[in-house]
Amino acid sequence: MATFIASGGRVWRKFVKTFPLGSNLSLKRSPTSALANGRLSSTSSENVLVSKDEKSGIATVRMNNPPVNSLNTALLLSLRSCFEELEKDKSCRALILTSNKPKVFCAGLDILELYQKSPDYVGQFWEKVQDMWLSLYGSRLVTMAAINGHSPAGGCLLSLACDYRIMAEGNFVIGLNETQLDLVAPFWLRQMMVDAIGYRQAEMALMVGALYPSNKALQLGLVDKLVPIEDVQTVAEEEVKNWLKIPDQARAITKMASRKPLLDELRKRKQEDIQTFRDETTRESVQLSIQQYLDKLKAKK
Ligand SMILES: CCCCC/C=C\CCCC/C=C/C(=O)SCCNC(=O)CCNC(=O)[C@H](O)C(C)(C)COP(=O)(O)OP(=O)(O)OC[C@H]1O[C@@H](n2cnc3c(N)ncnc32)[C@H](O)[C@@H]1OP(=O)(O)O
Repeated sequence: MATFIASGGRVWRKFVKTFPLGSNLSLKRSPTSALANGRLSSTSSENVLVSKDEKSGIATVRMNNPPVNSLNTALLLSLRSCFEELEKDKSCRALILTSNKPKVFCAGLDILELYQKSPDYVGQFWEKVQDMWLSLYGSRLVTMAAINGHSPAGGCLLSLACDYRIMAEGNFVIGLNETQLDLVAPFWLRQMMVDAIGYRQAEMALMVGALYPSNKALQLGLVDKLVPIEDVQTVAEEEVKNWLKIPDQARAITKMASRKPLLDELRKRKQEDIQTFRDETTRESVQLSIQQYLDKLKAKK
């Protein structure tokens, strides 16, 4: 269903569309955004909320998968569908990725998707991670991560796939802590880390599974800007507008020129990467580590 809503001088396109596994993509107003002046509607089952300002062509994509936006199958499918829809939309020029629940941007992969599942299940799950990443990292749009909270592991993966990262100041962490769960970040994720912070720092960070507080992440270049949490969205919108002063075509071609080798490498090695993930995550010792990690998370309370 697609309707157009005119409000406050801006035209809002609103549609609710059902994606596989019952996840929804809807274009709607964000409550805190300066771009937001459309009508708000919401249902609790929607795991991705999207608002798009037709005039500027800036879309805000809010992950809405309580309690911590962990990347389960449904959220991965919704994110991919959403990125692909926006990619096809000729009037869309930029995408801001953020969390609908401040304080946690994304807790990474849903660990339960990796625990006590069959090799086929985890293989299919991993392919969804790969496909979501291919659509975000390979996007022609300006992509901005508005990291309004913790961003470990898969949250860091999402952030790294964007063109620019703005993070909330304060006691929030970001990084690739895979080794702490006895997991090994795949080559394309490791490469993004190297590209962001350089070989030596990435090598150390990956080996010890480091999670950095936001000020250290800024120092390392893992994020590009720190702002108070309440300003993350507004600053992201301002930053996007600066980026949009550059002609889209030249910017997008330049981006593709630098990202194509890694995109092509994963496309070429997709099945091998899936096989490795299947073998690694279903290994008994890894399952035990995941179980212990889950227990640790629960015991935190
Ligand atoms: C070449 C070899 C290739 C092999 C490939 C192998 C692996 C590839 C790795 C791929 C890359 C990505 C990996 C991942 O993303 S693994 C996930 C890692 N994530 C984390 O370590 C984060 C864990 N969570 C936290 O640290 C915290 O929850 C927080 C995000 C800091 C938020 O803290 P807080 O607001 O205090 O919330 P709670 O801790 O109380 O959590 C609320 C409930 O949510 C559950 N939870 C949290 N995170 C996850 C998760 N990632 N998956 C599933 N569930 C999660 C938590 O247990 C609480 O549940 P409860 O209410 O039922 O107790």
